[in-house]
Amino acid sequence: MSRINPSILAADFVNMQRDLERIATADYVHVDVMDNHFVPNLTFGPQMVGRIQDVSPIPLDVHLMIDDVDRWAPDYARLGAFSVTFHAEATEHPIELARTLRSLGSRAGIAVKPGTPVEPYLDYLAEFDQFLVMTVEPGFGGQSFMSETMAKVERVRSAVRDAETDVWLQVDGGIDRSTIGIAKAAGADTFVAGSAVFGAGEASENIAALRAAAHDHRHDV
Ligand SMILES: O=C(CO)[C@H](O)[C@H](O)COP(=O)(O)O
Ligand SMILES: [Fe+2]
Repeated sequence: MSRINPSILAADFVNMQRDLERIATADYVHVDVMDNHFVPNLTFGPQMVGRIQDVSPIPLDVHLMIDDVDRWAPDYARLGAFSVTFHAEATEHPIELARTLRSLGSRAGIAVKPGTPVEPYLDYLAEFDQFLVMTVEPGFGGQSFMSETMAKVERVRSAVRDAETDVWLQVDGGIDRSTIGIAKAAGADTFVAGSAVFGAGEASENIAALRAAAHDHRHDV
């Protein structure tokens, strides 16, 4: 099973509804919220994400790259996001926050930057619905895939298998037709792609090509 989640960080922000319709064949729309504090870039907040929720043909996979996540993350669950992922580096209470998000009807995701170890969270996997291993430093689209993060993907995959729990393993950053197979082989099942979907060519064809590249991989299950 491979999920393809286009990142609207690479969409045209003044033609957002049009670009959301262009990715209707994808699984979830990945919505990057940045506050210019947690990362050195700024996108949008709950008002814009609420409108995206209103018009999107597919459910929202919100990726919060913000401080004060205990304060803000519940608002994204309340507006109806399918999934809300916060960074482990942004909270001292990840389990409590995940429980709050679930109680509000959203899936709860935890994300780690490339330099953040995954081990502290592996004993609590059942508290989360998604584990996001960043494959670039968060903040900007169009960066190169960091293959050294694959060791962490393998570690999370193995812990998910041992725990016999159904946690989706997401990768985000530099995913394209060549790197998707590497991430899949390491154990990822949910793939965020911005430039590779909204860059050259038709978005729907790019989504189909990413699906094919993930399934072509010889370690596919
Ligand atoms: O979280 C992100 C950046 O922090 C984006 O989701 C990610 O970078 C997608 O863009 P691309 O596929 O172009 O790398
Ligand atoms: Fe993201």
